[in-house]
Amino acid sequence: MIQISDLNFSWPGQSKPTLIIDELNIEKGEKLFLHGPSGSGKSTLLSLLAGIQTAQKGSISILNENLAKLNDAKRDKFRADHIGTIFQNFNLLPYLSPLENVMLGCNFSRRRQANLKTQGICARKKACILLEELGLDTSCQNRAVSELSIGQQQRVAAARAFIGQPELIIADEPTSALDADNRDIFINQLFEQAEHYQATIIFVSHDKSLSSLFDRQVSLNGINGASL
Ligand SMILES: Nc1ncnc2c1ncn2[C@@H]1O[C@H](COP(=O)(O)OP(=O)(O)OP(=O)(O)O)[C@@H](O)[C@H]1O
Repeated sequence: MIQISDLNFSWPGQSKPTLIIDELNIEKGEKLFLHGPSGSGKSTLLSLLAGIQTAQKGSISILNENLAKLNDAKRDKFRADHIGTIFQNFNLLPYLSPLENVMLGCNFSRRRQANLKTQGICARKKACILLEELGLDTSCQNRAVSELSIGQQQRVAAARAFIGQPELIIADEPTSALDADNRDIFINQLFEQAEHYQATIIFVSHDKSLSSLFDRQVSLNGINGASL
């Protein structure tokens, strides 16, 4: 599903590489836990996988597509079609309802819209179902996003990532604001969604106690350019 080889990435102006990865392969349906000290390059790796940044050297292939060979527009399309993202601050649009925020997940992807069509369901109905499955009470679905708790906003962000069945879900510290009980419930809900259609999950967290929940853990060491 994902092959990384000979990767070397430096942010502009930095004398040492931020990230060096000789080889990392991730299987379809795998749930990967990515950790490492602050500044070791976890978010940088996620932005490379999402095609937001491109490496100076080496390659990242997702679904047999070498991201470095795509131009910016094609990389944007690839991301919209195949990658759902959940960020620490969720990036929800405050002037849209939770339902509308979830539907946005497939607004920019004909492929994700077609996946819904194949299931015989419209985006609004699917957004409702996902929010319910992820534990957001129906009474909250049409309220202003700004009135939702952090945990509720997190469920909206997760539903937006999953709508239209993208093959890869990238989650950057999505549970850092939750207590232990809600954190475990949320991770189990993520896994249920992912297992439902064999999505691959890459999950970044500082909380190493979570690692045992995942199929595999990968650590970036963060010294003089994080390497594997
Ligand atoms: N946009 C940027 N421009 C320049 N340098 C950056 C940029 N983003 C990150 N860096 C640098 O890259 C290194 C890795 O940062 P990154 O955010 O990927 O680490 P991280 O492991 O996710 O950290 P944390 O756990 O604190 O979130 C840091 O030294 C950081 O200063």
